[in-house]
This record gives sequence, C-alpha cells and structure tokens, in this order.
Amino acid sequence: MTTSTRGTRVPAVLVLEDGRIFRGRAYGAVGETFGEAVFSTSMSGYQETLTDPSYHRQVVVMTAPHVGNTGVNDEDPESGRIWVSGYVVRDPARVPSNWRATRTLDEELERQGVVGISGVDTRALTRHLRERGAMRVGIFSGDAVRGDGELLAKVQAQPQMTGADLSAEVATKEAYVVPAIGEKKFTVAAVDLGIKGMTPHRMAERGIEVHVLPATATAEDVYAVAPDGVFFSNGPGDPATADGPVAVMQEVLRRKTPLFGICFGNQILGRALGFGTYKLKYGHRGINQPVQDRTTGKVEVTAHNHGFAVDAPLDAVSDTPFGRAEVSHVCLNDNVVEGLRLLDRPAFSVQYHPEAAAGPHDAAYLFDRFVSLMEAERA
Ligand SMILES: NC(=O)CC[C@H](N)C(=O)O
Repeated sequence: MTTSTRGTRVPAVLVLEDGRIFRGRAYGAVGETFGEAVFSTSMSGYQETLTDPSYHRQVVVMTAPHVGNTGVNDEDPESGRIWVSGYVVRDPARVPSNWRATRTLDEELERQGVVGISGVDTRALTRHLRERGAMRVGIFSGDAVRGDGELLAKVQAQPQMTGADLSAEVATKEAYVVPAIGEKKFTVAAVDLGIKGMTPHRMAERGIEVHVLPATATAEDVYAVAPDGVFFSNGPGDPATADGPVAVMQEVLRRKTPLFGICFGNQILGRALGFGTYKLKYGHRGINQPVQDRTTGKVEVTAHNHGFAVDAPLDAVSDTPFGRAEVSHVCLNDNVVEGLRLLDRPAFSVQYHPEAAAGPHDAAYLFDRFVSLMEAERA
C-alpha cells in the first residue's frame, strides 16, 4: 500500500545492507521498497533514467542536488513505466518549471507507486557506495518505519543483483515493428532484453525497419523476419544468467549476419566469444563518462548505465570460436572494457548508450557503423 507525500513531511529512512542509515522525508509514494543502491551522476534527463528498464530492481541515488526542476512530460519516457524500484534525492524542486511539463516528479512517482526519499545527504551516500560498493538497500516511510534492526534484517533478506535473471520481466511479451522513417533500406531483428524506446528510433531514422522481439526469442524467431542485421539491447540483471540470448547470438555469429549490441548486448557478445563478465564495484551511471574509440583514437562523452563488465584483454587480439576479436572502446576513468569488435565477422558492440536518451550524441556514429556493415554485406 502506498499513499501520497505531497505537501507533507512524512519521515522516511534509508537502510543499507551494511547497517548505514540515512534519515529524510518521503518522496513520491509512501511505503517500503528494496533494490540495489546505485548512483547516477546525470545532471539532467531524470525521466529517461527512471524509465530505463535496465534500472529494474535498483534504487537510484541522484548525485545532482536538485531533482525535479523540469517536472514530468509525456515525451521523454524511454518505456511505458518507471522501472527504478526506489529514488533518492537531496533537494526536490518545489515548483517545477518547463513548457512541456504536465505534472510534478513527486506526483508521477506517487502515481506509479514508486517509493522515494528526499532530504538525504546524497554526497555522503555516494561516497559510501564508492568506498564499499553497490549494495542492497531499503527505503521505508509512513507505517513501514520500524526499529532499525528490524528494517536492516528486511534489507539483508533481499536477493542480490549478482545472479539475477531479469530481462524477461521487463521485455515485451509480443513482437512489434518500429517502421523505418522515410525510405526503408534494411530490416533488423532487435532482441529486447530491456530496450529503451530511443534505440529503435535511432535505427528507424536511418531507414531501418526494426522488428523488436521478446527476450526469449530463438534463432528461428530472429531469422523468421529475414533480417539484414541483428541487434541485442540493453537490459537489467546479471549477464552471467543470459544463456538463452548468448546461444541465439552465437547462431547469428555462425551465420555471419551483421550484429550490433548495446550494454547488456555487449556483455552477451563477450560471453558468446568466450570471455567472462564480472560485477564492477559500483558501476558507471550517468551521462558524462569519457570513452575512447580505439579504432579512431577519438574520445567521446557518453551515457552509461552498467554494473557489470566484460573481462577481455585490453591490449591483445583474442582468438575466439568466431575469429579474432579486440576491445574497441575503453572507459578513460578506469580502463573498463566499453566495446568489442570482431575482425573476421561483421559484429561489434558497446557497453554504453549511443542512443543518448538522455545524454550527449557523441556516439551516434555507432548506428552508422551498423548501417555500413549491412551495406557492405549487401554489396
Ligand atoms: N544498461 C544495461 O544494459 C545494463 C547491463 C547490466 N544489467 C549491467 O548492469 O551491467
């Protein structure tokens, strides 16, 4: 049960699994919620963050101190609902102002039953998560507030993100088509593991008709649409659990169909090639992350949302069952693998978000690279 917090000062408490506690006020819905505590360094684009299915079962802490300033509109969501399981802000906007806004952020959180907390020292919380790593958390407000020990026990009883298989919980159940904008040049099968709305749109803008398929799609389903290329999307959970999509991708590699993957899709390509994946201490989330494209040497500022990464050698070409592969992109903050490229197959992927919703458009060229692979295949 959740109720409204607007205009009230309902106390709320945030309890981390290691026993650290932050007190604040209810924001959005009143009640209790759990998830993995992660922080986002985005200064803007909170609607896109909240509605990114990759945030399923995560409680997002905003490092930007003011959140909600531009309210909520109907144009910016990346999916049909808010997916974060909880939301932590320091100082919510009291009066949002934007010509597109139709309601406030706390109204929208409440409408969708998302429990949040405000008035928290998000800088201290973020530093804690950086030092100790992402961990389970609970937010409790209203009647859900009890003794700290009881709340801590509830948090510690929650499932971990490691080992979580979540794509099927967020992906479409039915296949659907996003038509090409203008002249149709290519057909792409896009396996939806938690796809953001902007991704098929970026392809459609380039003359691609996108057949979005459920996470459980088989290789047969993929080839039934006679694709010129195959795409694997972003998505929540631990890539180590995604055996089904890995097997489908291996079939795509076997058939040498042009292939592009984003985020979870990059981790699946890593696994399809025989590399491992591992959990980062606190992940990359935000729209200001520097990445180098090692094929051109150019640095791009990019949007990220990942807690896992591919374990591949940075400075060697690897021999894989599908030919030679190399790390094409690297994060300049910490040298994490941010992209993979095959040298003997038309296939590549990135760990970050070229669809840029929200985020800078520096990486838009990757959609053009995908188009080039399909053009080369046709020539
Ligand atoms: N945005 C994504 O696709 C995230 C992939 C994966 N769930 C991770 O946390 O790393």
